[in-house]
Amino acid sequence: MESLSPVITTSNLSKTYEVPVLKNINLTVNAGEIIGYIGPNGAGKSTTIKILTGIIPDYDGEASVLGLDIRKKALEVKRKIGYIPENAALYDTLTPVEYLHFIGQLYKMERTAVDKKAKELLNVFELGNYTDARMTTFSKGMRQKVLLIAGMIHNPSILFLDEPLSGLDANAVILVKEILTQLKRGGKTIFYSSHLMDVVEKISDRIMIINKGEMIANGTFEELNTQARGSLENIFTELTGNKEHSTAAGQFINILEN
Ligand SMILES: Nc1ncnc2c1ncn2[C@@H]1O[C@H](COP(=O)(O)OP(=O)(O)OP(=O)(O)O)[C@@H](O)[C@H]1O
Repeated sequence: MESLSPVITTSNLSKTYEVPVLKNINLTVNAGEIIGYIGPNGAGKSTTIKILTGIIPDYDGEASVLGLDIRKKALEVKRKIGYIPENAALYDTLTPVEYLHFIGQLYKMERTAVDKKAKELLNVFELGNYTDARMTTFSKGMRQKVLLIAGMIHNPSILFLDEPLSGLDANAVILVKEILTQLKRGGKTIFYSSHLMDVVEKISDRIMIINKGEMIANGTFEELNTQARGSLENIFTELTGNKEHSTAAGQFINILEN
């Protein structure tokens, strides 16, 4: 049976750069849930994830992960979670195995265990023939696969994924979707931000929509689908106010042609 103990909580979480970019976000994520965290470009998704993973230390309000106040225990939080960013800088003069050794050291993992796991995980992602190649030669998708492995190699109980499917081909997307679903079955908590609505719709237990720094919806797909809008894509465009796509496309082409 799934327990309903909260593992991520925020209370009036806010962040201001020149202007407020997160405004009083109150969220609770229970152990074993997959949360789809979606919103338009610039809505504040990455900022939320960077606060919850201890990367952005200065914020207003409260946030805790696994019962730890992130403001006070960022290092402890970082040790216990996995974070898969979009397009992170890899040390690409290294080979993927060397890079994963470096990550393993940060998590104080045992060297032979990292070596075995790294090679086996690379193999699953069809990078078995590239374990000793420098990553400077890697495509965007190949790099993203290494980042996915790096974020999970220490088998964390909570995973934060920020647009993790960036650059992956259709087979790899299906594989990652399946991995996330099976991780959830094994009791992991997953906080997942993406623009790929079909994947979010399929894998999420609960969907949170954020717009201009504010949480505008929080519920299961069925709960959000109140007016039978049919798909998460329709719900998203309805709630975030970008309904005139064909008009905008027409304007774009007009400008090009005139
Ligand atoms: N370091 C920073 N300095 C100033 N403004 C920032 C900084 N980081 C983010 N912002 C601003 O905060 C807002 C939210 O950015 P954030 O990256 O969280 O959005 P997002 O929802 O992840 O967007 P996207 O879907 O485009 O990745 C944006 O207006 C962005 O310009």
